[in-house]
Amino acid sequence: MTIEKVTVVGAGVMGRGIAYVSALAGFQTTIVDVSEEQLQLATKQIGQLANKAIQRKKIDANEAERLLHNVHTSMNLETTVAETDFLIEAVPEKRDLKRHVLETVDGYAPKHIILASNTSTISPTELGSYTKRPQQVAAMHFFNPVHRMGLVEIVKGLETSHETVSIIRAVAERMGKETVEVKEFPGFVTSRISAMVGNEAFYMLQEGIATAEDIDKAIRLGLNYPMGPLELGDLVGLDTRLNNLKYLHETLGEKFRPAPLLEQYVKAGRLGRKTGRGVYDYTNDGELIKK
Ligand SMILES: NC(=O)c1ccc[n+]([C@@H]2O[C@H](COP(=O)([O-])OP(=O)(O)OC[C@H]3O[C@@H](n4cnc5c(N)ncnc54)[C@H](O)[C@@H]3O)[C@@H](O)[C@H]2O)c1
Repeated sequence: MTIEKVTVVGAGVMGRGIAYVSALAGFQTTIVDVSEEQLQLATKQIGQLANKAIQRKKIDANEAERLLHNVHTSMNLETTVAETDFLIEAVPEKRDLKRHVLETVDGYAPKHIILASNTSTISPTELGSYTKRPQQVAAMHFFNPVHRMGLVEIVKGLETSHETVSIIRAVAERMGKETVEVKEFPGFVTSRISAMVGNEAFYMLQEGIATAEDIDKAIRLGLNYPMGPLELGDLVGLDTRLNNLKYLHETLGEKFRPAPLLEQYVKAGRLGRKTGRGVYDYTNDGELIKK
């Protein structure tokens, strides 16, 4: 099957990164969101990523122009999906919301469409059950920031066909990503580990064991992680991190109970880089300044 038209549903942290790598790979890429503002921000950020890629000599001006030409936006999921070969769902990690999106897509999409979800934790079998074509549904889990991270985790649901997995692998490879295939289990491989480490760091912060800076420094330099767990949480989005933990707590038990301090930050609207403040403050031109 030839994939030409890709739709990314959700223009947030992940959706815009996925749309960037998709357009760069030469797919006609439409981003759909319910918020006009998010679509505008996504278009702006994709332009900035393209400019940075030119400066770093990763692409030339012609490639950047082609890339930007391949990006489209829409607020109408029904009409967009009717013309789509491959859909990547990247709306917030809430079951009801994903269900609503997948049911809508199922009602309007052509027969051959592949439905990939960027879910970090939710069962692709369950996501497939929201449609009448579960054999064409799987998780396609990208990492943040999408343009820099080299992996896509592919998770098959009970009914997902081999053909669907091969198509997802081929699309991921065309986007320049390596893939791993993971058995369905809450949190797959990466989200389970990342949520556990991030949550533990929040408990440490809450217990006053060290400052946020020192927790991050210890993990970076002592354990050789490229980023500390608290700065990573701010990059991922603390609301996203909390949603993942709530799901893992529900499915895998007590060891994933979200740290109360994390819940408090989310209640306060301190969601990380995307709101200008999380564990750290980014309001000063994106620079990391003290908590
Ligand atoms: N943030 C990360 O680091 C990360 C990493 C891997 C996977 N994920 C997963 O990716 C998904 C998206 O996460 P995110 O961090 O990009 O979220 P986000 O909150 O940054 O963005 C979500 C976007 O979806 C839009 N949206 C909400 N309802 C919608 C609807 N009905 N139709 C269309 N758009 C809608 C919102 O307006 C928003 O722009 C989640 O499932 C998350 O678990 C996130």
